Amino acid sequence: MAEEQTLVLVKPDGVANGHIGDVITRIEHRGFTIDALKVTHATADQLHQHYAALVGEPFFPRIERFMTGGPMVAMIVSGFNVIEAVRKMTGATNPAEAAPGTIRGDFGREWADKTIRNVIHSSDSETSARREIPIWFPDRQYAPHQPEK
Ligand SMILES: Nc1ncnc2c1ncn2[C@@H]1O[C@H](COP(=O)(O)OP(=O)(O)OP(=O)(O)O)[C@@H](O)[C@H]1O
Repeated sequence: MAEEQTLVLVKPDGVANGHIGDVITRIEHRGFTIDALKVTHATADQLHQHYAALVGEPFFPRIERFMTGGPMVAMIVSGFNVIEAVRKMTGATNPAEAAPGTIRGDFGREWADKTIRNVIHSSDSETSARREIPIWFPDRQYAPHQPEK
């Protein structure tokens, strides 16, 4: 438990369905700070880096099509224990299984194909946050705020 930063992406479905504000509001209401924020369009290269562990999966081409299919919002969010807290706010990978009250449980919609569209991404560990932040913000690195003495 410490001051941390996490990477949040509002994925193309979250942007297309009008949930940028909902995600930001939940983060702000929880008392976390948005250190950086931009609208961006993912490149194939960024996705290969971001989902490096999944590149060999049979569903990777579907993730790539979905994630490069429209604009996203990328954010660096900071706060005490923010990584675990935002993961809990995010909810389970499949929105159909995500608990009500989580972002995926509340804003995920049904889809007709096999592509999981789940509104947002959030870093799952400090190691992931360190790795992911510079992929989406090349001029930034993991740099949590110093706690007040
Ligand atoms: N079995 C699957 N079939 C189709 N797509 C999948 C499957 N498993 C994962 N994905 C896709 O890959 C993404 C990354 O999977 P991961 O296991 O890292 O889940 P996550 O950490 O909940 O999601 P994310 O990394 O996007 O925040 C998921 O968000 C989803 O879009």
